[in-house]
Amino acid sequence: MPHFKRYKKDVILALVAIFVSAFSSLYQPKLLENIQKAIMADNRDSVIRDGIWLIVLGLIAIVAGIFNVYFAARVAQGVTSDLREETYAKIQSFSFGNIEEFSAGSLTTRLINDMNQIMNMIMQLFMQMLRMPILIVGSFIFCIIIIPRYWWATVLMVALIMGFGVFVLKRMNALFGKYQVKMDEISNHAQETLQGVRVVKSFNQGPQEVKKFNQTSDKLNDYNIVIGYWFSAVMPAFQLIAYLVITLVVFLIGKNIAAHPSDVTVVSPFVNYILTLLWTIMIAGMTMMQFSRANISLGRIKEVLDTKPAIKFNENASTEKLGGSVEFDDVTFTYPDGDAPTLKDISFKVNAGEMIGIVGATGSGKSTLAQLIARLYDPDKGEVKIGGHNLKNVNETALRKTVAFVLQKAILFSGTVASNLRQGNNRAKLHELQRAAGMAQASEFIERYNDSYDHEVEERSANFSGGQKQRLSIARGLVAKSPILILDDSTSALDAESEKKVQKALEHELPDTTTFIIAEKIVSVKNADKILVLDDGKLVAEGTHEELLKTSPIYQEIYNTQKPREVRGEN
Ligand SMILES: Nc1ncnc2c1ncn2[C@@H]1O[C@H](COP(=O)(O)OP(=O)(O)OP(=O)(O)O)[C@@H](O)[C@H]1O
Repeated sequence: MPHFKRYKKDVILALVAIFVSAFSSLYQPKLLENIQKAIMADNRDSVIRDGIWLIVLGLIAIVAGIFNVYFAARVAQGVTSDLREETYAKIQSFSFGNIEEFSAGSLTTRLINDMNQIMNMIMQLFMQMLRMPILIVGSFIFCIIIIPRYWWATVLMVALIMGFGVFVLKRMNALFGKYQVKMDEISNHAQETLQGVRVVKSFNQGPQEVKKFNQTSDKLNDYNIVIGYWFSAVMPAFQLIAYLVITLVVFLIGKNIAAHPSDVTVVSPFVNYILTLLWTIMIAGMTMMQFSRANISLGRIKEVLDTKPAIKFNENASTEKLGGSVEFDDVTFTYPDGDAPTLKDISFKVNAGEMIGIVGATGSGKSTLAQLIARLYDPDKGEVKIGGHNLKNVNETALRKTVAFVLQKAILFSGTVASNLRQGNNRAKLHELQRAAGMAQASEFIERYNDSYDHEVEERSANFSGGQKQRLSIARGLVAKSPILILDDSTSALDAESEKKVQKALEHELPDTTTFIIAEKIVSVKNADKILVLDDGKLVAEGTHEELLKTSPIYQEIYNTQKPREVRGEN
């Protein structure tokens, strides 16, 4: 209801148009009866007068119908567009955990398919649904007024049609629910395999994926066919009931015509009203089916809108940047769908401006720890503090200004190189982009393009290599000029020479930035002020490279498994 408020004027006009068109349609057969009676009574004036009224009413019904569609469409499009935007904004407020729970595919289906269902429902609501009660009740009353003796025939028809209709609707409802779940599955599958099309192709998984897709698609088809069966049965069954009733009434009128000769004038309007009743009930039934389908969609949208973001920021806190120090105080964290904690009792302190390396075996929790600094998740226990503030009490804008996160997987968006770099800071000037790109070793390839920073980034950044994407992604992090910079294995696709240059630039040009470097290779963190060593979610050692070589067996093990020449930075 609140969504309709903005469109109050259109709603009222659509309703007025509905009433006008419904009442004018409804009164036409009654006028026809009057005309027939006037013909039998040889009353020429009445025939002409009612004939003109019949034409006028017909025209009014048409014009009102056109206005009705126009205003109904305005309401339906407007409300759906607002709802879609609200839902998208809500999804943007979700934490990682929230999105993982729904799945990206399901959220996409909700934003597109479910929204379409809702739009159709609103359209039908203002075109059909409100017209139905008027036409059903009106033609029912006229059927009885015209020939009261056979009132039971009308009641019988309505009872049979309604009974059958409810029976079918109940079965369809269950099917629509299952249909929607399969639709989510198909959308998830298509999204995943198309995004990962290179993997699918290189491992020759195409036929396998086609088979999986076909299975889901066939199931969807099965549901559609059953829904189609019901649809195909409903129409003829309803028509059969109506024509049997008409035949019965005409038969009874014919049988008693000698006693009631004027009954001959009611046959045509009676058939008219019965057919209006039949069609209206049928359309109402179909609209109800669409409604029950849309109702499921509405439920799925409501589920998104009612979901509370798992992470809530303090809107009243200052939006100014926080300091650069970072502290973990006895932090334990479990992923929403995880059984055991991924990080266990982690405590450490980092001063502003320090360079921190994080090393550990794969799966030891390095990225998870970094995600907690950016508050992509909240710990189960303990506190994460930045600039002395517990992250649970800070403002989101302040935190985003403070922490720049270069993710392990470099993701760019369609647009230009400049628009991607400016995601770090919307107001960054060209020279700032150039400086960041220089540090990230990205300028050389950007400047080779004729349109340099205006070079287009295609969808899913297909026109950039892995290494180029990583460099752009690092540059985007640097454009933000945040007090804290996290590089999560962000130089893995860079050659040794470029990686060294990036590190030198970070060391010399960002002396006041607290930099976290997560790396597989020890050479990448050798010069850090402090290195944190993770093992199976625990912080097992911390210190400089030299200290750790002396004190930490795990660090020594990692060191020894990597080629000594490479570790020492000799090429
Ligand atoms: N979104 C998630 N949901 C559930 N479990 C997760 C999720 N992300 C990571 N994990 C699990 O948490 C553990 C730590 O993962 P994390 O990515 O932090 O490791 P990592 O040390 O960064 O590894 P790598 O060096 O391979 O990137 C792994 O066992 C992983 O399976």
